Amino acid sequence: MHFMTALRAAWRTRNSLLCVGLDPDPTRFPAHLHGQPDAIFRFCSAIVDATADLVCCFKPQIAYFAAQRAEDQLEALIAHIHARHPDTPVILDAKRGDIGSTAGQYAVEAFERFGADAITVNPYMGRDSVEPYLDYADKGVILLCRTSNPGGSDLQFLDVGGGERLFERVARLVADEWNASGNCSLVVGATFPAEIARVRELVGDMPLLVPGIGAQGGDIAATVQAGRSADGSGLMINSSRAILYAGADHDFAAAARRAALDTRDAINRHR
Ligand SMILES: O=C(O)c1cc(=O)[nH]c(=O)n1[C@@H]1O[C@H](COP(=O)(O)O)[C@@H](O)[C@H]1O
Repeated sequence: MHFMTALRAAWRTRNSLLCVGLDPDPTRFPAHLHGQPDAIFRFCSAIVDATADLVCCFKPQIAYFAAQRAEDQLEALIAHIHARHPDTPVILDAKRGDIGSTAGQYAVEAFERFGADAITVNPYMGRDSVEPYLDYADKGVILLCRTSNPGGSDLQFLDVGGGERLFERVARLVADEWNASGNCSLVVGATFPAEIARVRELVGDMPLLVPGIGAQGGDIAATVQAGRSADGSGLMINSSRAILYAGADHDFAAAARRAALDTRDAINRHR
């Protein structure tokens, strides 16, 4: 199924704009998982099973798996989500960006090896570096636009002519030229609601991936009010650490569920 079709269905049937980010840090796992060879899979799959009915998508971050030599557990985790929660799309957060021939390999890795439904991509090497992902017309291509980190302003705020800032150019380029298959989305940080509103103005109802609530302190009300589309959806609002590490004991998955429920409801109050 097309990523956007699955996402829209999940927004509707789950009544949720929440994306749970899977950023597994073994030093923060509950004690009973320490030293277990498949601890990352066990931790993440427990969170997934406890929260799947509350989310519109999951977003595993590849660095947390690669750093622990655990790509096999990432493969198993995405296969687990597809098998147990087939209506929940998976975004592989990899923020790739390279020349076309290498990007082609990254696209195969994300979509064919890992079976992701969408990938985050850095657009700053230009169209030919993004095309190999766009060629998978039913997969989501989620391009960095206005990132949540403070240093995002260093480059993304540069005036590229006539008062237009670089992140605005990215938004316009993606909406007007790169989105021919309707499979593009943009990353805009929850820490910058004014820019979320600006991007929404530029891209119509294109879905936005919005990280930065929870651990990074972004304001949920301001994020939703700035970013919702005309029908009150249009957002994948990511929270990782605040949900994953809500509990630190045997009941960590139940604690994550409570945190996810609270976050989903807080988002829905402002739609
Ligand atoms: O592409 C992303 O997901 C992303 C973009 C961005 O601008 N800021 C950002 O925090 N992220 C990711 O979103 C997640 C945020 O995690 P928490 O701060 O723990 O909720 C991490 O996996 C980041 O890599």
